[in-house]
Amino acid sequence: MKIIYTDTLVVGAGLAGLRVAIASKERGLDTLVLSLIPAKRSHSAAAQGGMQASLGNTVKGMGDDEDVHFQDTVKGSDWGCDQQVARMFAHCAPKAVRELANWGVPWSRVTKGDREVIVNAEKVTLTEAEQAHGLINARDFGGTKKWRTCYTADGTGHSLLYAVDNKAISMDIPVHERMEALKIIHDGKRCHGVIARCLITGELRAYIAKSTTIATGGYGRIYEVSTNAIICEGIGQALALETGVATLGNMEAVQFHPTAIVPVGILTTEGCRGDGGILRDKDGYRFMPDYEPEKKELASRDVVSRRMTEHMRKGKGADSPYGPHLWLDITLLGRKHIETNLREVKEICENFLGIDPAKDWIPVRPTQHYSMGGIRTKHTGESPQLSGLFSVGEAACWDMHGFNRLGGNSLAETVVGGMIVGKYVADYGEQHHLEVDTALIEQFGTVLQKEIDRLIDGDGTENPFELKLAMQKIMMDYVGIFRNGNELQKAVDELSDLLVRSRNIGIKTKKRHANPELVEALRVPRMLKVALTVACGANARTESRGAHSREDYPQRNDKDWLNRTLSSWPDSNALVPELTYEALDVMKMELPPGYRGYGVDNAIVHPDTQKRQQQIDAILAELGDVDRYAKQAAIMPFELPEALRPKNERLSDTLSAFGDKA
Ligand SMILES: Cc1cc2nc3c(=O)[nH]c(=O)nc-3n(C[C@H](O)[C@H](O)[C@H](O)COP(=O)(O)OP(=O)(O)OC[C@H]3O[C@@H](n4cnc5c(N)ncnc54)[C@H](O)[C@@H]3O)c2cc1C
Repeated sequence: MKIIYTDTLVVGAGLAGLRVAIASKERGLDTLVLSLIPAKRSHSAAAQGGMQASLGNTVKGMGDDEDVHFQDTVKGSDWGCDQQVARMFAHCAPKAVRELANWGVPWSRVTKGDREVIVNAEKVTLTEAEQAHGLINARDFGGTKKWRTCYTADGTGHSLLYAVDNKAISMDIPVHERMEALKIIHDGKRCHGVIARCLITGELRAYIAKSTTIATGGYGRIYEVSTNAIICEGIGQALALETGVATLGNMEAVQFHPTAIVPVGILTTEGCRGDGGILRDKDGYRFMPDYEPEKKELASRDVVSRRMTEHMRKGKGADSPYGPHLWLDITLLGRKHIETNLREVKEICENFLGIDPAKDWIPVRPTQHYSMGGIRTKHTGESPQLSGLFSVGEAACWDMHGFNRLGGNSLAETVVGGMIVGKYVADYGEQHHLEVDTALIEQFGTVLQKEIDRLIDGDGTENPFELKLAMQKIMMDYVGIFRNGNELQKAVDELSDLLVRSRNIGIKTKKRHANPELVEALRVPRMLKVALTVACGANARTESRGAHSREDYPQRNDKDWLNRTLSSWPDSNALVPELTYEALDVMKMELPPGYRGYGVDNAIVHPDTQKRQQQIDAILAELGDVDRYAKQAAIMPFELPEALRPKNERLSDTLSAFGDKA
């Protein structure tokens, strides 16, 4: 087996992985990236609506800053996130947007003067300030106080990925494409790299590195219908799980996006509603204001998805051969706006539905969309259990999203997280040496080789494609938007049965090189383990928080469940993961748990909440008249690499004319 040595290995060439690679290479470290596909085809390219950063350039963004972004993110997470990480993130997001502009992202810009927009289904005229002319624009998104989502029409992921990949190319960072990582090499304490299989030749290769960053994206495709690309199968999470040492965090936290088209599940961006689109039922009635009078269609995603499902359960869905759905109406935005700012949505409607969204309503239904859970890391992005193993982006549970991520906070996480974690990865590379026993490398290579031999030469009878479909259906039927104990237990039992069956997979195509059946046979047992972490985590969590909504436990229970689920798989023969919990410490929170602003306020209160609030009030009273940075630092200090600490500048901080318009 060929062995390739490098300082920094990054598995995944989406936005998060590439941004880490750039940070490492900037420090002079030898850096190498692996990817299933060419970097520019990574799933990040599919992101449409934009990324959040509190620039505060537009009239509707006036008064925005890191504090507001932080509070929106914590409330969005239903208090499930790591608040220090949310702070690191909110502080660096404006820096990342500006850096991307510097790397060539053609952000939509503010034009001074009047412009007509749709707010709450009515035409409104906004007047942009002279001083804002030419600065980066932002649109409205769900669950946010300010218009904060920076965008390039509805192709934001595409332009970001092209700019970041071009930057990586300009720095001579090699991407080994069509290489699938299938084992993490480790000695129980330290990670040494991966064994990967070439999808073209079938060759196994060992990549040995001082640090290894898993940036393989989400696990949406364990569900039957998902907005995710078909390569988002959770293999990165499975590799970490199979170490038996590293943990996954909050795997049950799975987001369903309100507006994917029916039946195929392709996304229409939240930007449609952010720009003024509304939801209608089978009678053409706009129902969201009845459920959420304040935020209406722009409530948090988990809330809108639940309200839509509730409304369809009342028989208000439009009938279709593919089951009931609701309508997304963007006709009120006008053709010019759609053809300028929602071009991808228009093409998706034309190509996949045969309709013109400037004239016709779009059939939509909530659909699996985002993985809040992932490889558990510290704030540095490193696994708490395996030194040298890092994770970033959707693959990770860095934990700025908790139990629900806000729209626009994920693209932002890839580039902001990549920027921050990349610096810690580079530190690690500078401070450590390669220390690996080649016998250990061979040992991991042999295990994988035997697995492949057994699939090709063995007499297994199970069909991997059938097992995968069965898994996806179980996840859709029993681990969806609304969950309950009976169905979750059924999911766990049935998934465990499938896991047993997956040990007897046999394949008909015996080729060792390019062979999709072999690829599937290697992935399906791993995907089943990931699916089991989701189902078991959801079954055990007897409360409702963010996207995890239990019909049998409808209250958020801070008293018993203000914690993070950790899943590991120490016994490779086990049929379920081991679950443990990591408490979130209320006494260290900047924003103690409170009312999120949706529905009835019925959370079961944590015993420390009041105490912490009193402590914060006392700190603030003692500080007296100091600026917001000093207040924040006194309540909850957070760490950041030196270069990222400087304050962000905003027009609204300096121009009183802007202040007047806030
Ligand atoms: C349709 C859609 C629209 C979205 N729109 C927005 C939006 O407007 N705003 C927003 O904030 N978020 C949005 N998101 C979410 C956001 O796009 C993703 O969360 C983000 O891009 C994930 O980036 P990533 O770098 O973590 O992973 P990805 O971009 O998924 O990259 C994963 C990489 O890992 C590689 N890989 C995977 N497995 C392996 C393996 N075993 N070995 C080697 N390589 C591997 C792949 O080849 C790929 O290069 C959207 C998501 C979808 C589905």
